[in-house]
Amino acid sequence: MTENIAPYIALSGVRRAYRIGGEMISIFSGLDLTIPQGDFVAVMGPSGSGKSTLLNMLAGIDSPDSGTLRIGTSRLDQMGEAARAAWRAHNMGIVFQFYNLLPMLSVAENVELPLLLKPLSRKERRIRVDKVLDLVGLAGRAKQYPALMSGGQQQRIGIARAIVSDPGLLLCDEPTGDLDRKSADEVLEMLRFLNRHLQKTIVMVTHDPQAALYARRTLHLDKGDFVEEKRAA
Ligand SMILES: Nc1ncnc2c1ncn2[C@@H]1O[C@H](COP(=O)(O)OP(=O)(O)OP(=O)(O)O)[C@@H](O)[C@H]1O
Repeated sequence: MTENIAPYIALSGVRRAYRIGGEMISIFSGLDLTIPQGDFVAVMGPSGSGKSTLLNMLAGIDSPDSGTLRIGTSRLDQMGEAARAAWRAHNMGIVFQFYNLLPMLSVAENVELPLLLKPLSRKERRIRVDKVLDLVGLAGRAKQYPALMSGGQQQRIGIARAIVSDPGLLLCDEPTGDLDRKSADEVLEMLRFLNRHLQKTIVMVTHDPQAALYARRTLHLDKGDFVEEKRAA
């Protein structure tokens, strides 16, 4: 149960508009949303409904025009770009649809990247990388190169990189959009494990209703608001 836990993410009256072809198009005109710590939320909705915009605001890549956006004790809407980047590096991991791995780096080097921003010794970094590779079932693959691995394995490298700094929040942008059903289910099982056993709060944008079933609840975004909310059994 997560309902009784204080909200970890809170958006209130969030407005965001983009200038498209000389015209301001409103994506959100007063969006309210709360997500408790430890929740696993799937965000669905038609193309153009604002799913990526929402995820980018949560990631501190984009910023609301007005309204409040709080994650933990931090007011992201009041931070400048540099502060948001620093906040992001310490508090969240991002899993991308197309993995965003660097092909010239080994599996271990890809996973290690976020740790290079931290005051850790080589040995400490190595211990953390080995631990997360073990967690995602890729122990023994550390020295290989991602391009030679399957999509499912590459996404598990992406997940290992997202959690290597031990962030409380994971943002996943279509994490199974490029995978076959079996690999997708393995990746989703892993996200469920991270949520249930390592208490990661997860927000996952997906077009796949099967993927959404792994979440604790599904939010349907349409015309700038959440039109339906379902709790998984
Ligand atoms: N940086 C930007 N500049 C201008 N318009 C933008 C920008 N980002 C998004 N938009 C517009 O905002 C609307 C919402 O886009 P968004 O990418 O958030 O939708 P989405 O629900 O994620 O769509 P999809 O499922 O196709 O990825 C779209 O009309 C898009 O063209």
